[in-house]
Amino acid sequence: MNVLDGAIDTTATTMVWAMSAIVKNPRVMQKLQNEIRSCVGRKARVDESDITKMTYLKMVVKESIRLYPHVSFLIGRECVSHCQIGGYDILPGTKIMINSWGIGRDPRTWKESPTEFRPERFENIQFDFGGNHFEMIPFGGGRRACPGYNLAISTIEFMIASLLYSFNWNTPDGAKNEDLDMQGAGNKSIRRAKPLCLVPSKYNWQD
Ligand code: HEM
Repeated sequence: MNVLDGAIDTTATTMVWAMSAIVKNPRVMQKLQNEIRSCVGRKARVDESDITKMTYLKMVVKESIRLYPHVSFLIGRECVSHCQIGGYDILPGTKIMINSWGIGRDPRTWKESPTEFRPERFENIQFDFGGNHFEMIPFGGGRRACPGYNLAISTIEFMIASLLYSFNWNTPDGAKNEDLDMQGAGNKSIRRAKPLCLVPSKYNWQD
């Protein structure tokens, strides 16, 4: 039950944030759709094997999770032996909360416009979600890191590729995509404050 709980809501919410970020940034959406449609070619659906060729898609997913990690505070830790972090003495028994949201937006690490959605920043950064790159740790790290991160990332990449291959997406009622509200709600886990409502229009791959 815990695995189901930890797997479904996290993946769905991360997916909603990723679609929000993509639609709000038409330049990114266009570039991503060009990549997806050229990798998939002329057929009705995306195959899993197409995803390996989509380098920009992987950057978009990383950038979206950097800015909008669903789990903003990791599972709390208790310090077992005296250590120093950033000049602070941490005594045994101290409860530690790790702010994954803040780490992903830290201007000391993410020097170029840290709060902007710019997937291209990952062109020059070696990064995977395994918990060994502490510049961002949306799946945690160490022994209690998320064991489902590979499944989560493959699911999200596949869903985004499929949604953007088959449809073009816009905000409803003629509103500008750029004006999409990105307000979050929650503290330990963050979801959209307002539900995401988008209008799909079918892309005809046979044209
Ligand atoms: C985007 C989707 C997901 C996100 C953002 C996410 C995030 C996390 C985070 C932050 C933790 C705590 C890590 C730590 O404190 O160091 C965690 C733990 C966990 N996750 Fe995920 N997760 C996702 C998907 C999944 C999936 C798909 C599964 C299973 C199929 C899963 C199973 C678990 C389990 C069992 C734990 C507890 C591990 C432990 O306490 O030893 N998660 N996840």
